[in-house]
Amino acid sequence: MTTPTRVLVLNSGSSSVKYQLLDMRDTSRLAVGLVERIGEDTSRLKHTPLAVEGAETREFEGPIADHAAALAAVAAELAKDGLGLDSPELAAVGHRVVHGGKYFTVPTVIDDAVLKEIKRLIPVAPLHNPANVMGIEVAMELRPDLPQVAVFDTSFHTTMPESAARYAIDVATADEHRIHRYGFHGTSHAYVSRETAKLLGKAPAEVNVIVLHLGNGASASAVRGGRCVDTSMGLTPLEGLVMGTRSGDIDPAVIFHLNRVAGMDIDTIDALLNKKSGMIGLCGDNDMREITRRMNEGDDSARLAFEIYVHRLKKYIGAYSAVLGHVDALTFTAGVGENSTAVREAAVAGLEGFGLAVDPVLNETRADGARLISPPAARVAVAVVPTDEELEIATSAYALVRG
Ligand SMILES: Nc1ncnc2c1ncn2[C@@H]1O[C@H](COP(=O)(O)OP(=O)(O)O)[C@@H](O)[C@H]1O
Ligand SMILES: CC(=O)OP(=O)(O)O
Ligand SMILES: [Mg+2]
Repeated sequence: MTTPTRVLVLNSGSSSVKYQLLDMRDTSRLAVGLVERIGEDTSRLKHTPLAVEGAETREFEGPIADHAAALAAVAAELAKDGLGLDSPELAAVGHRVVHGGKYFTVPTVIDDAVLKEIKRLIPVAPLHNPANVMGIEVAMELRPDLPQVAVFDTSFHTTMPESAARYAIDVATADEHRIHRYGFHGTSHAYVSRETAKLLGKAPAEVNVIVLHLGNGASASAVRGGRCVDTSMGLTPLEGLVMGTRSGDIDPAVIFHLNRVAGMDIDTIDALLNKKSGMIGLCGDNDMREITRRMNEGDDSARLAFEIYVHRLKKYIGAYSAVLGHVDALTFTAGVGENSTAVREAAVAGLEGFGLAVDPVLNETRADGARLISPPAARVAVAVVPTDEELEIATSAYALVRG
């Protein structure tokens, strides 16, 4: 029998599943797809079997109740193309797991004890770890013999020094309850910072990079010589930048006030800050395309939301410039970072004193792949680097199972 060389990657988000089937001999994609709006009546599955000659993208719309149902639908689509989970060519399933706490510093083969720990971390990643667990359980049920590998969002950030990773709260309380800054999107920050070094023609050890991962969830990281030294998310993916539906940084006393004065209970406040804040809370939309369209039509609330978003970004760019001391590159990635020329332009505007500038023509030029958008003479490179969490997860999972 030939050695299996394929890896199925499941990237389960709070309301979506992105998946890819890769052949690791050349990292080519055999199938890619997405299930969106899980839990709503208008869930959508989009599946593209790239390995099947002449096959076209298939799309379905209709209610998909939860991540287990979504994964069953994905498995069925893959099976239609002869790429199902029963394939002997599968070497592993790689799972994005958002919270790995302090324990998981590297990709890990999932057994009962690992799964138990991922479940124990649900309270600190309530939007994400439950979805990750469902993905793991469905895949395990379909192929109990296959290695299931967890690749953690938190791993890349475990190199942060204590000065960045600790909150200034009572040490005994923090230690007893493991209250610590963990950071997320680490797979993306790792991949994108390495690709940025490549774009500059240097080794990762030679460059200091600020990465802005701006998707629905958003985070910034300061990467010195390939190692993360600070990141904007903390105990949970709520801290830091303004996001699609999350507030990012606030005075923690807002929570006391909402409880004591506004009479909200803690679960209501949790939902308010995680699901009804950020851009959706500020202007009713969380899609940057819609926000910029409204802004260009003169909508004041969309403009203010955009300005708050950009103001927070600037603060982190300044902070991480100071943390790093010397910055070689500022890199934009993920849905907003890769696509929104308006956000990139506004985030860097006025930062000439930091050596930062964006060339308007390069910024507007649409292109696949990593590219520079700063003027040739700029002191700090500004880059757009498409993230590829799925490739990074597949590479890690395959390396682990191949030994
Ligand atoms: N062409 C575009 N212009 C501006 N923003 C975009 C564009 N395409 C996608 N986005 C933004 O990217 C977001 C999704 O980013 P993504 O990295 O896929 O997020 P997630 O992984 O958290 O689901 C969308 O909500 C939208 O705001
Ligand atoms: C950790 C996190 O915020 O992830 P996402 O951006 O996928 O929601
Ligand atoms: Mg994402």
